[in-house]
Amino acid sequence: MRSDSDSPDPLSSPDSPPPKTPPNLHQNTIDPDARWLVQKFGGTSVGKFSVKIARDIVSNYIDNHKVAVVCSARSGSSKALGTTNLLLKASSQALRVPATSTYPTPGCTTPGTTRTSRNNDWTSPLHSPGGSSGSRSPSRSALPNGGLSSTLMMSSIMTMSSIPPPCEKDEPPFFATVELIRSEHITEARSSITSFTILKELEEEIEQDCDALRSFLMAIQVICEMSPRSKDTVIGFGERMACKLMTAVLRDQGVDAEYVSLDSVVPDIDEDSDSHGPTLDQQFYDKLAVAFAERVKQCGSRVPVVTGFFGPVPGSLLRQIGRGYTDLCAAVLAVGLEASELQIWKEVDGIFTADPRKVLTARVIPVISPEEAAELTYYGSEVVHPFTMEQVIRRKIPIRIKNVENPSGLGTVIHPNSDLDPSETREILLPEPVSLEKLDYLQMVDQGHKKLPTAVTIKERIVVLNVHSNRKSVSHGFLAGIFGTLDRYGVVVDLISTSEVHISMAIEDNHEKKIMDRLVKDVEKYGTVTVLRGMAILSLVGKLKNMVGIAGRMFTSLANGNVNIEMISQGASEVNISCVIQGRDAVKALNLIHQSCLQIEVEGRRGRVGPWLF
Ligand SMILES: Nc1ncnc2c1ncn2[C@@H]1O[C@H](COP(=O)(O)OP(=O)(O)O)[C@@H](O)[C@H]1O
Ligand SMILES: N[C@@H](CC(=O)OP(=O)(O)O)C(=O)O
Repeated sequence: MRSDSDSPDPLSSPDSPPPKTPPNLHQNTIDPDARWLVQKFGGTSVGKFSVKIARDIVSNYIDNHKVAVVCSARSGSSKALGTTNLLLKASSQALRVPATSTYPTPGCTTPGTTRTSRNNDWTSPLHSPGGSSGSRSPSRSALPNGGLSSTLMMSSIMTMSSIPPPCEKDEPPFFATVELIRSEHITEARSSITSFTILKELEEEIEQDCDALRSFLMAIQVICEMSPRSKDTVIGFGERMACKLMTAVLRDQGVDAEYVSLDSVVPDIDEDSDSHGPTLDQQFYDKLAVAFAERVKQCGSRVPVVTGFFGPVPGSLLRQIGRGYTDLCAAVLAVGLEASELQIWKEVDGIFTADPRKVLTARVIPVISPEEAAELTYYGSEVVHPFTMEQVIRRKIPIRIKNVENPSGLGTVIHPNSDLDPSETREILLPEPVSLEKLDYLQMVDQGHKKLPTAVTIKERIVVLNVHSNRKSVSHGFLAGIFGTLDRYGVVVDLISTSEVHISMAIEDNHEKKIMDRLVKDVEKYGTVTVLRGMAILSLVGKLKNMVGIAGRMFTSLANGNVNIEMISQGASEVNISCVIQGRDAVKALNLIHQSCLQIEVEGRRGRVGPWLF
């Protein structure tokens, strides 16, 4: 264990000044045989329950485990209104210069922009205008290492350009967005931290990060261009601030925690890669796991609070991994630490048999296979990022989904061994003492081992492309031509159904209209195309292979509910039967399938029966 005098400041990056550690803080277990436990907390959980996480969750595990905490950027009420979305908004605002603005934008030639050089006394590129901390320049350590080189490059451009500071009426629109992010974090800090010293230190860190963010966005505005890597750097501020907040809350609750930024870890890996640069393959993830673990172990017996943002990965984090990347980060860390378990804490009790917001009778699934969990995440139930499973499961580390609001609940375990018998399942689910309620639950687990599908899910905002061949090429040429075209446009097909002369493809409706129009035009070279918008993919997931009659039951119940089926697909995956229906029928269809294929009828207090499918 390290002494206070040689450990770093818990809220700052490693190159920050020495620590101010309050005495008697509760630390991670010092039992050398104890295994690591990685606990990942989502944005809304960090936003709403930081004190509860520190007091009722992390504190309860550190006596018996070495706990590593991974956090997402905070969201006050919903992910849509959360910090990551605000950061993305600020990025677009920095690129969009209002026509009436008198704010100078060297390099941008937005029509109508008046370039004046008022306030030319302002020269510092990292001057922090408008922030409540005054005109403090952010320190080098306040800038995310992942974006350092581009930040410095842009800073130089700003110096050369002698940009005046934005006065209030003229300030760029992203200032208001950064101010909202700043004030939300400060408000949260003040309402959850009681120690004056911890609060002051945190407030200063938040101010510095917001200063650095403003400077970075200004530089983007100046060069009028944002690479995917710069965009990654901007969103990385969200996890930085959330983790600093969480570290401070943990310390305020008596847990000795240390802030760990992972964005300096990835470039080290960059350096020893080949001349083409690393690709985001398994070898890269394996190196990342080792690097993450090494950094985390430097915290000694302090609880590491790790940024779920992990810096400039090959091809950009947002593009290659997408939103929800902190689940993957936690998984890679769990692999590096050879953790006994990866816990993903959310605001739902686990993975349900259907989205509990849409199906009121949905129930928690006690144990699910990685294949089923992946299938659910790909087809609309985004409880865990789909790439997460592969990383941990190949190292035989189970994932447990738990509810921050119900820490004693058993949650859902995604288990590497998908063919467990009931007694093994009980063992996995019960590391803790058993209450009557849990026994009831386990009774259900035993019954759940009878043949029953696992869950039903819906993916909305789908467009279907039907192509009828013009018979100018043989079948394989027809398919090759269509797929070549889709590949050029970077369009991913979610579901497909084919005959020799006809192909139907369901794709996510997330492409710009003009791109879709061009795609359709190109596909028309191969046949007649019809486009159906506003569709949804309905998927029944489970070990369906030997469940005789399951497809019949699924489609009969849809027919009885007058739900029209546009397209059917089964076979590609042994754990999924999917069909495309009208989006407006989505909730009705979910409930119909849940009722007919997944409902367990209650028979007395303990007994629950079928409909089993043998
Ligand atoms: N099968 C499912 N099981 C559980 N949640 C589901 C399912 N399908 C969709 N969901 C939705 O996924 C969301 C995930 O939970 P939440 O804790 O809000 O996410 P986050 O941790 O990303 O903030 C919930 O709002 C829930 O309604
Ligand atoms: N904050 C990021 C990363 C993330 O993983 O979020 P969450 O864990 O709240 O889904 C996002 O919104 O995409």
